Amino acid sequence: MTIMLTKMESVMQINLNDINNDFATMLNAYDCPAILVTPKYQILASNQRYIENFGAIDQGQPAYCYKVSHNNEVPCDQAGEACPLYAASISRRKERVLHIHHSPRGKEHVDIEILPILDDKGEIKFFVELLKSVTLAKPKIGNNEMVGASPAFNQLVENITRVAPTEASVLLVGDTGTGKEIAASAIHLASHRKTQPMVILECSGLTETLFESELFGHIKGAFTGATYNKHGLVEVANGGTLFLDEIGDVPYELQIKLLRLIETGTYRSVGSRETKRSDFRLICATHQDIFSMVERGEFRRDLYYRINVFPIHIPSLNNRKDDIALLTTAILQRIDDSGRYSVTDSAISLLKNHDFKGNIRELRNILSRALVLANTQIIDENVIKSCLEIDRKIENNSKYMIDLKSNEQRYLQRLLECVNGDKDKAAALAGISTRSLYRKLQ
Ligand SMILES: Nc1ncnc2c1ncn2[C@@H]1O[C@H](COP(=O)(O)OP(=O)(O)OP(=O)(O)O)[C@@H](O)[C@H]1O
Repeated sequence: MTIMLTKMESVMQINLNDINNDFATMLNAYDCPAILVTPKYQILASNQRYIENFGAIDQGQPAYCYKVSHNNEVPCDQAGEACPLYAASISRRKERVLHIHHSPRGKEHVDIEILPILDDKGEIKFFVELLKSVTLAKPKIGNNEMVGASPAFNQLVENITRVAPTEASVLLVGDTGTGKEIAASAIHLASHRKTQPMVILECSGLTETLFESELFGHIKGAFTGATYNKHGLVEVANGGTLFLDEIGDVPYELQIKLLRLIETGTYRSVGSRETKRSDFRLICATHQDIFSMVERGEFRRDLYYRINVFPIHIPSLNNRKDDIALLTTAILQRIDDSGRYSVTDSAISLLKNHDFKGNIRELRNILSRALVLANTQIIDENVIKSCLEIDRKIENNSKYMIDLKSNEQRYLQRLLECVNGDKDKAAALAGISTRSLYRKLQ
């Protein structure tokens, strides 16, 4: 085979087609698009799946992977991008990377695996490149997928693509509004559990009873108000995915119950003695630094290691500002699918200079507001300025409110000190009822 392959390179222009047919047959053994590439980036053959997905490669002249897939004039590594072929030629092992490719469907994320083929002297003769289209994200406007094309977003998609088909528990860490829930859905939809439900439990603000009855269900009569048997979310998630949002907000004393569930896959409905079993894949999300919470004794270490099998950081919008134009168009289309509205370049520049504390959700709110404030179908710099101005006013007001509240607390504490803690007296002096004083002190 070695001789033939070496010979093929030198005689490629003469009888390329015949030899390529042999390789194409070999590549057809792969159940995904596959091509054979030389160390000089030339594509020698492609399989039927490749032709169906990306179109036939013109055999009339040499075709290079960087030109065919990226429309680049130079190899990716020379264009400042990660090149799996280059990486595999250095490591001499299988390499995997996520790339954005041109395809008949437009730009799309492609999960690329490249395997070097060595000759009997150990030199790399060829690479087999496997190309799997990633459907969970889009580098162009899509309907409900995650949208983005920035390096930080591509890294996120790569992590999701890797972990989704496994059973590993995932911990999504990111600030509010960065897209943790949409990432959890993407993992679920790219997993083999996608035909089963993904069940979401928002863990913030749940009391012990509510947390248990939501998660494990309850039987009739288990507590006051339990007038019927209720299935818990864990039961509904059987076969699918359980997504626990804001896991850092689960009170310490409840964490042990969660740990038991994760460790054994078993639980009991509130008020029931029957032990039930559920097979679910766990995804958790948080905006908090859970490791620091463990160090401070606020989060159980054993639970932390159970949920943190594969952590994924969700980048903030400020760290993926290159995506703002794409996200703006995609979100506008999702808010108003008539396609009437367009955004000017200067409006996009203004958005790019904004400090997005609320991330993509904040961008969405700004755009919803823009549709209300725009007098025409063009969203320009002035409309965006007015939208941002509303936020600034609210922010200033809320700062004032926070000051007022803490001033009130300070005033009431001083008053209580003056009357030696007598709440009735303090309330009378403040001109409020004793009940109101208690409420304000909570
Ligand atoms: N990559 C993305 N492409 C398009 N829309 C996105 C993307 N990421 C997030 N969004 C949109 O931004 C909004 C916030 O996303 P999501 O609710 O997933 O964030 P979150 O991190 O879970 O927020 P929170 O921490 O407040 O629960 C949603 O409307 C979501 O559809």
